[in-house]
Amino acid sequence: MFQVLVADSMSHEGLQPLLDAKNVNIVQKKVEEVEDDLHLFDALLVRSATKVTESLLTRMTSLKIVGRAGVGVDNIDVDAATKKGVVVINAPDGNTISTAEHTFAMMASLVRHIPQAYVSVKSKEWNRNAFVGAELYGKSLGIIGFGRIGSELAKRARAFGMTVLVFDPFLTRDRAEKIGVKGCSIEDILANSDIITVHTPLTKETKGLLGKVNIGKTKKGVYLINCARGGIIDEEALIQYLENGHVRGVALDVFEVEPPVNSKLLEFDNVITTPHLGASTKEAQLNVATQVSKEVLHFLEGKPVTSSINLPTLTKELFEKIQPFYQLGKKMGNIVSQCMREPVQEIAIQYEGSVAELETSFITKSLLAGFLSARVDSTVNEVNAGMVAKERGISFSEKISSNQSGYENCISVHVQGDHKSFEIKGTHVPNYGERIVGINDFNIDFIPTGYLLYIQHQDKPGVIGRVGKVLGDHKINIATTQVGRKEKGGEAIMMLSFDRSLDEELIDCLKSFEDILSIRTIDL
Ligand SMILES: NC(=O)C1=CN([C@@H]2O[C@H](COP(=O)(O)OP(=O)(O)OC[C@H]3O[C@@H](n4cnc5c(N)ncnc54)[C@H](O)[C@@H]3O)[C@@H](O)[C@H]2O)C=CC1
Ligand SMILES: O=C(O)C(=O)COP(=O)(O)O
Repeated sequence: MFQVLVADSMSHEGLQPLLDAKNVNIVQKKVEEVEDDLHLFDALLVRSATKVTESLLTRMTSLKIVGRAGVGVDNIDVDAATKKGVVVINAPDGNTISTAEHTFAMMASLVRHIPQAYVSVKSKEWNRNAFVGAELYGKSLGIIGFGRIGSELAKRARAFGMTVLVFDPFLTRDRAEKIGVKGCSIEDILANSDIITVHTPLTKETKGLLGKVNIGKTKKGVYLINCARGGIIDEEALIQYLENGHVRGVALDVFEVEPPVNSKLLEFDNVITTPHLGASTKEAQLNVATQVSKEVLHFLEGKPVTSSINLPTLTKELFEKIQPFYQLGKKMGNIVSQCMREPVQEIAIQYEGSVAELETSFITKSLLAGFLSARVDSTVNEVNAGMVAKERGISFSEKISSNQSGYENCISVHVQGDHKSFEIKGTHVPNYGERIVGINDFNIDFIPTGYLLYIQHQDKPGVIGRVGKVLGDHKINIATTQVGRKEKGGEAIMMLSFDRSLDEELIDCLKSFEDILSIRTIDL
């Protein structure tokens, strides 16, 4: 039974996929309320209120996935999650329209003083002269960050007859023209916009993007809007420009600290605010909760997720194609690690044939996870395998190569250690399964499963027989045997499989045979 903690308020209807699942138990409580049981949860669902810190992740020892029912993941320590092998997913497009509409509502409210006029009428005043506003028609709107929300906002602004200037480092001129906006530099936006709104994520680069210097470059009397994340507009700088009258008005849905109880910004009459309501509509909440519930359930049941922040994402169709190679890769990594018990500097992976047309980075991560899991005690999976490898000084590379092996598909791995190297080749035959078809230039053909014994020996009469006799004397049943050699009388290899593991004493006995060069046990 999977245990899922829903730590922030979420649409009940949206959680239905998880509530209906027979193998899932949902607990809807704040983190503080389940402090003693944190180690039990497999999945954690949050919005922006719960801070998923490294410390929380460390206390949640069974955690496999964090689902963010929304877009921004700045409340989640994604690096720490990645290090611990915890998948982070979000619901990227479920609240786009709601947030664009909210931003538009804030913009209209700002230039027409609607919140201030509302408060005035409620206190029995009728002061029409105090709230003379401005039209949006004909004004320039500068949008910084032209992703999902920024572009939906642009469509609405154009319908209101506004000129839209946009800045986004990833926006091509073509795309801007198609949408009917003008892609320009941030300097142009600052100098030419009547209203500026930010729609970027909060990152190291965007923190303080509109700060002392950049706000100083805006038109006197500019309106500023932040319905993205507190901190993209630097609050201290903003206060200075409000005090000196450079900024005419501000609309804020988000703050550096939420709730902003001690913020001086709340004292300005020309600062209008909402309590982080951008995504707070029935529609958006149903969308995002349904999206993450489905994704979390898929993940817990071993199916692919499509909106992961720290994992290569795949559609169901692609996942089905990649799955056999993904499993083969993991086993190959594991075999290499068990055969080559010495420090490794480099892992080079080569893909040939039909497998090379798939998302190979996913297979590479799986192979690395298989390799590392046999060597490190902490959780290693495809989420953190690349990071763990780098931390341990192991470099890895992948290459697509033209078909040299003759197989319809082939994965080859070359591992370089301090003193030795090791090579393995694997293929997947439809309706037949996984096969290891090469080890260190020896052609071989075995199924990578169960308990295996890899023996390097001299190709001399009687060696195989002697090994068989010792195993028989110890009542060990050999399930399969494969042998490979390059030339008569030279070095050869044997791969035997068993139904149970072999004990050390027996291995030592086999090692003592004259023509046996080395022996490795492999458990898969
Ligand atoms: N107030 C609220 O309730 C909500 C707030 N948000 C916030 O809005 C942000 C944007 O959401 P979406 O549009 O869905 O994300 P998105 O990922 O579709 O768009 C973000 C855009 O920002 C651009 N960008 C990144 N760095 C930039 C920089 N330095 N300068 C200019 N552009 C930059 C990216 O290229 C991207 O196109 C989210 O990250 C989240 O923080 C999202 C939903 C609700
Ligand atoms: O999706 C986002 O990034 C949001 O900011 C929405 O936050 P919320 O889920 O309403 O706490």
